[in-house]
Amino acid sequence: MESTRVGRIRYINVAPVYHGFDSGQVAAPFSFISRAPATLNSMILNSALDISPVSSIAYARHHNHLMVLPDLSISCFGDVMSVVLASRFPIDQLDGKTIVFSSESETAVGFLRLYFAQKKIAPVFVATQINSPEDRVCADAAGVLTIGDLALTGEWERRFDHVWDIGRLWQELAGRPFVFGLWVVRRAFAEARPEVVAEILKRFHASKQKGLAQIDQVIVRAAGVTGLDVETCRRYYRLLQYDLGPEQIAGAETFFDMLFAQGMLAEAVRLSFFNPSP
Ligand SMILES: C=C(O[C@@H]1C=C(C(=O)O)C=C[C@H]1O)C(=O)O
Repeated sequence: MESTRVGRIRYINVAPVYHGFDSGQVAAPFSFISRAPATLNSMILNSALDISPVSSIAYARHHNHLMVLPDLSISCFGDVMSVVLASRFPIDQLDGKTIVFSSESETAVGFLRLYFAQKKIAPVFVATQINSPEDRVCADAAGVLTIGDLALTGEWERRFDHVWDIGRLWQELAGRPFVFGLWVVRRAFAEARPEVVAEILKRFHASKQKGLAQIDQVIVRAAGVTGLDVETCRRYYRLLQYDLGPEQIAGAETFFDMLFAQGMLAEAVRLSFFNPSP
């Protein structure tokens, strides 16, 4: 277990899931590697990680190499706050205009491409490293898609006439939860070391349980890290869901089906789970 390389998204969105580990209540005798989602996606596909949260769309694209860990996800049903499209124009006037998107994201930008394709609107999408809402790239763009802490702290409403919450756009489209992230294990690692994966999964569930039970501690810590006020953080964690029950599974598979129907995914994908007690 000690040599297992475990990923972590470097945003406060996952803090409840890691709270048991962070607070020392659940032992973590393995190393955490904390990165943006898109980096974790490529690291696990390059075998630089064994277990990690990834963008749900990255799982869909590479499901042959990955297995989903049960009862863990980054989901919402309606607003999520930390995935936003800020725009200088109404949605139906973005045809031919430039939307810059954070190169840290894969799911949110995949959703946005799908959303505009369904509406037969064709913005020009450009991937960029966005460090601050004051970046030149943001000033020059018609629209900006950001995720994570920067989406939460950027005060996009002050800078743009229109701000849409991607969780809400999805809910209006599909009427289901949106699954932004999934925890996965490399299939080859799961086949070679199933007992290690089962043990680490058990600890993740215990760590998440501590986080949800002690959410006030998570909130205070997240406020300290981001500079957001405690009430905003409280509201944020009420919106996020970390379970992967029938509703989230249906939400993820509906998203994959829509991507497939739009020619944005090579095949129809179902979630294939690691079974901790075969
Ligand atoms: C809710 C969020 O969802 C995220 C968005 C992701 C993506 O767009 O690829 C991946 C994982 C999550 O970090 C967030 O970033 O806060």
